[in-house]
Amino acid sequence: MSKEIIVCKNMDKTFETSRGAVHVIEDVTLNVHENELLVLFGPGQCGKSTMINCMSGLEPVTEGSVEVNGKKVIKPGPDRGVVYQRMALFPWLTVMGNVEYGPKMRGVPKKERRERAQHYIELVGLKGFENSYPNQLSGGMQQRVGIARAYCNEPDVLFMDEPFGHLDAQTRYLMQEDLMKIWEKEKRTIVFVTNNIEEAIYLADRIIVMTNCPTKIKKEYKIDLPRPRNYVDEEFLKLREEISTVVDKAL
Ligand SMILES: Nc1ncnc2c1ncn2[C@@H]1O[C@H](COP(=O)(O)OP(=O)(O)OP(=O)(O)O)[C@@H](O)[C@H]1O
Repeated sequence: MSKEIIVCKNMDKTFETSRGAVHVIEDVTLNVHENELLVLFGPGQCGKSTMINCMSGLEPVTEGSVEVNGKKVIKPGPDRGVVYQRMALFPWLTVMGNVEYGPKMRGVPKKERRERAQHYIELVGLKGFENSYPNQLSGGMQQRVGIARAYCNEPDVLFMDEPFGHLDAQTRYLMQEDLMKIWEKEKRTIVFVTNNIEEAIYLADRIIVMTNCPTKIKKEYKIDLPRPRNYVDEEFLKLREEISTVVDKAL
C-alpha cells in the first residue's frame, strides 16, 4: 500500500455562532493514500465542505489534527489545491493568466511558469483558449481552467468540492470522464466531495459515506471496478443500490 499522505486524527469541528454552537464534524479519523482518489459522499448539508475546509486548512479543527505529507495543517498552502463548484476565476485575466497565477505569485520565472501553465492548459483540453477570458468560456470550460490552475501549483493533494455540481448532466458526464483521463496521466491525491452517487462510483478508489450533521464516517467502500467505468454495468448498479440504502436521507 502506498504511503498515507493525509492523516486526520479524531477531527472534530464546532462553529461558534451568535445562535449557539453548531457541531458539524464528530471525531473523524481518516487516512488518504498517495495518488488515491477518495470520495466523500453524503447527504446535503451533512458537513462535506467543512471536512474539505478543515483538511485543506481553510478552517481550523476544534479538536484532533490534520497532517498532509507529515506537516500539521494550520492554514491554507500551495501544497493543497482546491477546486470549488464555482471557480472564482479572475475575470480580468486570460486563461493563461489565471492558470499561471499561483506560480507567478510565488516568484516562479516567467518562462518556466508559462511552460508549466501551457502544459496544464493542454492537459485539461483547453489548447487554443490561452488568450480567452473566463466570460468567453462555458461553465465546463471554466471548471477546466480551475482544475488547470489547481494543478499548476503542483500540489501534493487536490481537494475538489462538488466541482461539477452546477453543470448540466451531459457536461457533467464529460467532465467526469475527462477528470479520469487527467488523473490517469498525472496522478495526484484527490479528495472529491459529491452528493451524486453515480459520480462517486464512477470516480472513486474509495468512497467514504458520511452521516448527517454532525457528520461521522458511516461506512467505507473500496471500489475495484475497472476503469473507464460504465454507469449501466451490472456491478456498478449493484454498488449503487447497496450504497443508496446506507446513506442517510438529507435532513
Ligand atoms: N462558518 C459556519 N458557521 C456556522 N455554521 C456553518 C459554517 N459552515 C458550515 N456550517 C454549517 O455546517 C453544516 C454543514 O455544512 P457544509 O457546507 O459543510 O455541508 P455540505 O455537506 O458540504 O453541504 P452541501 O451538500 O449542501 O454542499 C450546515 O448546517 C452549515 O450551516
